[in-house]
Amino acid sequence: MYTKEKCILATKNQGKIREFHELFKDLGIESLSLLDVENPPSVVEDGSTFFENAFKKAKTISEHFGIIAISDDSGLEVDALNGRPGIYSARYAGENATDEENNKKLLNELKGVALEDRTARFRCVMVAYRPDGKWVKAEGTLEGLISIEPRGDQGFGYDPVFLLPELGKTLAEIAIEEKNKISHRAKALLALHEKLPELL
Ligand SMILES: O=P(O)(O)OP(=O)(O)OP(=O)(O)OC[C@H]1O[C@@H](n2cnc3c(O)ncnc32)[C@H](O)[C@@H]1O
Ligand SMILES: [Mg+2]
Repeated sequence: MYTKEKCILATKNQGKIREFHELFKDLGIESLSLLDVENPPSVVEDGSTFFENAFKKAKTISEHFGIIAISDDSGLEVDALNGRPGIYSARYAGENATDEENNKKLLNELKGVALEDRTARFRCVMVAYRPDGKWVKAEGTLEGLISIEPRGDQGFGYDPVFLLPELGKTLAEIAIEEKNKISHRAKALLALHEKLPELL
Protein backbone atom coordinates (compact mmCIF):
# COMPACT_ATOMS: atom_id res chain seq x y z
CA MET A 1 0.00 0.00 0.00
CA TYR A 2 1.33 3.44 -0.91
CA THR A 3 0.08 4.76 2.40
CA LYS A 4 2.75 2.73 4.15
CA GLU A 5 5.49 3.72 1.77
CA LYS A 6 7.46 6.90 2.04
CA CYS A 7 6.92 9.43 -0.67
CA ILE A 8 8.78 12.69 -0.96
CA LEU A 9 7.33 16.18 -1.04
CA ALA A 10 9.14 18.05 -3.82
CA THR A 11 9.17 21.36 -1.96
CA LYS A 12 11.45 23.37 0.27
CA ASN A 13 8.70 25.69 1.44
CA GLN A 14 8.29 25.21 5.20
CA GLY A 15 4.76 26.65 5.18
CA LYS A 16 3.60 24.22 2.52
CA ILE A 17 5.31 21.30 4.27
CA ARG A 18 3.55 22.05 7.55
CA GLU A 19 0.17 22.08 5.82
CA PHE A 20 0.93 18.87 3.90
CA HIS A 21 2.00 17.06 7.07
CA GLU A 22 -1.24 18.03 8.83
CA LEU A 23 -3.29 16.87 5.84
CA PHE A 24 -1.25 13.67 5.49
CA LYS A 25 -2.09 12.70 9.08
CA ASP A 26 -5.74 12.31 8.07
CA LEU A 27 -4.89 10.55 4.83
CA GLY A 28 -2.37 8.17 6.37
CA ILE A 29 0.42 9.19 4.01
CA GLU A 30 4.00 9.13 5.25
CA SER A 31 6.46 11.48 3.60
CA LEU A 32 9.82 13.14 3.59
CA SER A 33 10.40 16.59 2.20
CA LEU A 34 13.36 18.29 0.55
CA LEU A 35 14.20 19.75 3.97
CA ASP A 36 14.94 16.22 5.27
CA VAL A 37 17.51 15.27 2.63
CA GLU A 38 21.01 16.46 1.83
CA ASN A 39 21.78 18.24 -1.43
CA PRO A 40 18.50 17.70 -3.28
CA PRO A 41 18.72 18.62 -6.96
CA SER A 42 17.65 22.19 -7.58
CA VAL A 43 14.82 22.70 -10.02
CA VAL A 44 14.64 25.84 -12.16
CA GLU A 45 10.99 26.84 -12.37
CA ASP A 46 11.05 28.00 -15.97
CA GLY A 47 7.65 26.70 -17.08
CA SER A 48 4.94 29.02 -18.37
CA THR A 49 2.14 27.43 -16.32
CA PHE A 50 1.66 26.14 -12.77
CA PHE A 51 1.34 22.66 -14.25
CA GLU A 52 4.64 22.82 -16.15
CA ASN A 53 6.48 23.87 -13.00
CA ALA A 54 4.70 21.33 -10.81
CA PHE A 55 5.47 18.58 -13.34
CA LYS A 56 9.15 19.51 -13.53
CA LYS A 57 9.52 19.58 -9.74
CA ALA A 58 7.83 16.20 -9.26
CA LYS A 59 9.66 14.47 -12.14
CA THR A 60 13.12 15.74 -11.17
CA ILE A 61 12.74 14.79 -7.51
CA SER A 62 11.10 11.42 -8.17
CA GLU A 63 13.79 10.38 -10.66
CA HIS A 64 16.55 11.52 -8.30
CA PHE A 65 15.28 9.67 -5.21
CA GLY A 66 13.58 6.74 -6.93
CA ILE A 67 10.29 7.11 -5.03
CA ILE A 68 6.94 8.81 -5.69
CA ALA A 69 7.28 12.59 -5.46
CA ILE A 70 4.43 15.01 -4.84
CA SER A 71 4.95 18.60 -5.97
CA ASP A 72 2.95 21.78 -5.42
CA ASP A 73 3.17 24.81 -7.67
CA SER A 74 0.94 27.56 -6.44
CA GLY A 75 0.39 31.28 -6.49
CA LEU A 76 -1.93 34.22 -6.27
CA GLU A 77 -3.99 35.57 -9.19
CA VAL A 78 -5.24 39.13 -8.67
CA ASP A 79 -7.96 40.24 -11.09
CA ALA A 80 -7.10 43.96 -10.94
CA LEU A 81 -3.55 42.99 -11.97
CA ASN A 82 -4.72 40.80 -14.87
CA GLY A 83 -3.86 37.63 -12.97
CA ARG A 84 -0.44 38.70 -11.70
CA PRO A 85 1.67 37.65 -9.86
CA GLY A 86 0.45 34.16 -10.88
CA ILE A 87 3.32 31.76 -11.55
CA TYR A 88 5.73 34.52 -10.50
CA SER A 89 4.25 34.78 -6.98
CA ALA A 90 7.39 33.55 -5.20
CA ARG A 91 9.65 36.05 -7.00
CA TYR A 92 7.18 38.93 -7.41
CA ALA A 93 9.41 41.49 -5.65
CA GLY A 94 12.64 39.96 -7.01
CA GLU A 95 14.48 36.65 -7.28
CA ASN A 96 15.08 36.12 -3.54
CA ALA A 97 12.19 38.22 -2.28
CA THR A 98 10.86 37.60 1.23
CA ASP A 99 7.15 37.11 1.89
CA GLU A 100 7.06 40.59 3.45
CA GLU A 101 8.59 42.17 0.34
CA ASN A 102 6.13 40.39 -1.93
CA ASN A 103 3.18 41.46 0.22
CA LYS A 104 4.41 45.04 0.32
CA LYS A 105 4.77 45.16 -3.45
CA LEU A 106 1.29 43.69 -3.91
CA LEU A 107 -0.34 46.23 -1.59
CA ASN A 108 1.52 49.06 -3.35
CA GLU A 109 0.36 47.89 -6.78
CA LEU A 110 -3.22 47.86 -5.52
CA LYS A 111 -3.13 51.31 -3.89
CA GLY A 112 -6.35 53.15 -4.64
CA VAL A 113 -8.24 50.01 -5.71
CA ALA A 114 -11.45 49.61 -3.69
CA LEU A 115 -11.88 46.48 -1.59
CA GLU A 116 -14.67 45.09 -3.78
CA ASP A 117 -12.39 45.32 -6.81
CA ARG A 118 -9.54 43.46 -5.11
CA THR A 119 -10.82 40.00 -5.99
CA ALA A 120 -8.18 37.29 -6.16
CA ARG A 121 -7.64 33.58 -5.90
CA PHE A 122 -4.97 31.17 -4.81
CA ARG A 123 -4.34 28.39 -7.27
CA CYS A 124 -2.49 25.16 -6.53
CA VAL A 125 -1.50 22.54 -9.06
CA MET A 126 -0.12 19.25 -7.73
CA VAL A 127 1.58 16.39 -9.50
CA ALA A 128 2.39 12.95 -8.10
CA TYR A 129 5.09 11.32 -10.19
CA ARG A 130 6.36 7.73 -10.06
CA PRO A 131 10.00 7.11 -11.04
CA ASP A 132 8.99 4.97 -14.02
CA GLY A 133 7.19 7.94 -15.55
CA LYS A 134 3.56 7.42 -14.57
CA TRP A 135 1.94 10.49 -13.03
CA VAL A 136 -1.35 12.12 -11.97
CA LYS A 137 -2.28 15.75 -11.37
CA ALA A 138 -4.92 17.75 -9.52
CA GLU A 139 -5.81 21.37 -8.92
CA GLY A 140 -7.51 23.51 -6.26
CA THR A 141 -8.45 27.18 -5.89
CA LEU A 142 -9.54 29.49 -3.09
CA GLU A 143 -11.38 32.77 -3.80
CA GLY A 144 -10.96 35.91 -1.70
CA LEU A 145 -9.99 39.58 -1.62
CA ILE A 146 -6.64 41.30 -1.19
CA SER A 147 -6.86 43.23 2.08
CA ILE A 148 -5.90 46.89 2.46
CA GLU A 149 -3.38 46.11 5.23
CA PRO A 150 -1.67 42.86 6.27
CA ARG A 151 -3.22 41.13 9.29
CA GLY A 152 -2.36 38.03 11.33
CA ASP A 153 0.80 36.05 12.00
CA GLN A 154 -0.11 32.48 11.11
CA GLY A 155 0.43 30.76 7.79
CA PHE A 156 2.99 31.97 5.26
CA GLY A 157 3.44 33.83 1.99
CA TYR A 158 0.50 36.00 1.01
CA ASP A 159 -1.74 34.73 3.85
CA PRO A 160 -1.67 38.05 5.79
CA VAL A 161 -3.11 39.95 2.80
CA PHE A 162 -5.63 37.32 1.67
CA LEU A 163 -9.02 38.16 3.11
CA LEU A 164 -11.81 35.62 3.44
CA PRO A 165 -14.89 37.84 3.01
CA GLU A 166 -17.30 35.41 4.75
CA LEU A 167 -15.11 35.34 7.87
CA GLY A 168 -13.81 38.92 7.78
CA LYS A 169 -10.38 37.44 8.53
CA THR A 170 -7.20 36.93 6.57
CA LEU A 171 -5.74 33.46 6.08
CA ALA A 172 -3.04 34.48 8.58
CA GLU A 173 -5.71 35.03 11.25
CA ILE A 174 -7.06 31.48 11.18
CA ALA A 175 -5.50 28.28 12.52
CA ILE A 176 -3.81 25.82 10.19
CA GLU A 177 -6.64 23.33 10.82
CA GLU A 178 -9.15 25.90 9.55
CA LYS A 179 -7.03 26.81 6.54
CA ASN A 180 -6.72 23.12 5.72
CA LYS A 181 -10.51 22.81 5.49
CA ILE A 182 -10.80 25.40 2.72
CA SER A 183 -7.48 26.02 1.03
CA HIS A 184 -6.44 25.58 -2.59
CA ARG A 185 -3.75 23.17 -1.33
CA ALA A 186 -6.19 21.03 0.66
CA LYS A 187 -8.60 20.83 -2.30
CA ALA A 188 -5.82 19.88 -4.68
CA LEU A 189 -4.47 17.25 -2.31
CA LEU A 190 -7.88 15.63 -1.77
CA ALA A 191 -8.39 15.45 -5.54
CA LEU A 192 -4.87 14.06 -5.98
CA HIS A 193 -5.42 11.49 -3.25
CA GLU A 194 -8.41 10.10 -5.18
CA LYS A 195 -6.08 9.45 -8.11
CA LEU A 196 -3.11 8.03 -6.17
CA PRO A 197 -4.33 4.43 -6.52
CA GLU A 198 -3.51 4.80 -10.25
CA LEU A 199 0.16 4.96 -9.27
CA LEU A 200 0.07 1.74 -7.26
O1 LIG B 1 8.79 25.65 -5.24
P1 LIG B 1 8.69 25.20 -3.80
O2 LIG B 1 9.97 24.64 -3.24
O3 LIG B 1 7.51 24.31 -3.57
O4 LIG B 1 8.40 26.50 -2.88
P2 LIG B 1 8.00 27.98 -3.36
O5 LIG B 1 7.79 28.81 -2.15
O6 LIG B 1 9.00 28.46 -4.37
O7 LIG B 1 6.60 27.72 -4.03
P3 LIG B 1 6.05 28.11 -5.48
O8 LIG B 1 7.15 28.10 -6.47
O9 LIG B 1 4.86 27.23 -5.72
O10 LIG B 1 5.55 29.59 -5.28
C1 LIG B 1 4.38 29.80 -4.54
C2 LIG B 1 4.24 31.26 -4.13
O11 LIG B 1 2.86 31.50 -3.80
C3 LIG B 1 2.73 31.72 -2.42
N1 LIG B 1 1.70 30.83 -1.88
C4 LIG B 1 1.34 29.58 -2.33
N2 LIG B 1 0.44 29.02 -1.53
C5 LIG B 1 0.19 29.91 -0.55
C6 LIG B 1 -0.63 29.91 0.58
O12 LIG B 1 -1.35 28.85 0.91
N3 LIG B 1 -0.62 30.98 1.36
C7 LIG B 1 0.14 32.06 1.08
N4 LIG B 1 0.96 32.15 0.04
C8 LIG B 1 0.99 31.08 -0.78
C9 LIG B 1 4.07 31.35 -1.78
O13 LIG B 1 4.37 32.15 -0.68
C10 LIG B 1 5.05 31.59 -2.91
O14 LIG B 1 5.42 32.95 -2.95
MG1 LIG C 1 9.20 27.56 -6.19
